[in-house]
Amino acid sequence: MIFFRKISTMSLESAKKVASIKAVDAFLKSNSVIGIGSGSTIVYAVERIAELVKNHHWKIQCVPTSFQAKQLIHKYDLPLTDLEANPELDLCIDGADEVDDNLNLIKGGGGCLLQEKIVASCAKTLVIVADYTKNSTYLGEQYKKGIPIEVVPMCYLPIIKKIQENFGGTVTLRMAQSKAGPVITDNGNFIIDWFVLDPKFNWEKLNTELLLMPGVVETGLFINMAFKAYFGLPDGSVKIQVRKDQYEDEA
Ligand SMILES: O=C(CO)[C@H](O)[C@H](O)COP(=O)(O)O
Repeated sequence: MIFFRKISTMSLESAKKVASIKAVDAFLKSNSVIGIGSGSTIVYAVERIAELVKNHHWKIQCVPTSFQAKQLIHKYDLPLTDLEANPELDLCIDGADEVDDNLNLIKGGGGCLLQEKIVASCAKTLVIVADYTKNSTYLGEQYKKGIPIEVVPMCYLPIIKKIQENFGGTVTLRMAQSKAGPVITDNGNFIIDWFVLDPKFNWEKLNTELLLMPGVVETGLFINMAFKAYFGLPDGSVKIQVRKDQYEDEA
C-alpha cells in the first residue's frame, strides 16, 4: 500500500516538473521581465529558469507574487525586481488549482491570489504550469476546496453571510495549520473559501459581483487571463492548451 502511494506521489511531482520545463523552454527569453507565481509547481519552473539563465548568460528580472516566490528568486540567485521598477512584464508563469477548458482558473489554494492576479494583470502573457489533476472541463469538476476570496479581516463575517444569502452554498474562514486562528495572507488579510461550484455559473459575472462587495479584496477566479496551460501527464508527456479566443502567434 505504502509502495503504491509513493509511486503516485512521484508521478505527480514529475508531471509538475515536465510541464514546467516545457513551458519555460517555450516562453523564456533573454532581456525579459518575468512574474514568478507561487505554489509547489512553480518551484520546478524557477529551477529551469535558473538553469537557462546560467547556461546561456541570459539577463532577466523577476517579479515575485508572494513571500514564497521572493524566497525562491533569492534561493536561485535570480535578479529580483518589482512593479515600481518594472510596471510591465513580458511573461508571468504560475500554477493553478484548477483550469477549465477555456483556461479560466481557480487560484489561491496557497493563499497568494491577490499578488498573483496583480502581477499576472501586468504581464503580456500568463502561462500556467500544472499537473494533470488540474485539467478540468469546468471549474469545480475536480477542485473541491472552494473558491478562495481574500477579504479585509474586519468584515469577513458580513461578507460570508452576504455571499451565502446572495449566491448560496457555504463559505468558511480558512484556518491556519500551525497557528491558532485564521490564515493571514502576505497582505495582512483573511481568506474565505466559497463552496458552491455549480458548472452553470457565469464565472465572469459572478467574479464582478463578488469584487463589488465592500471588503472583498480579490477573488481566486482568473477569468480570461491565461494564454496557455501546460499540464504534465502521468505518462511523462505534456498537454498544451491555448485559450480559445487566442492565436498561437500572439505569444
Ligand atoms: O494559486 C496558487 C497559490 O495561491 C497556486 O498557484 C496554486 O495553489 C497551485 O499550487 P500547486 O502548484 O502547489 O498545485
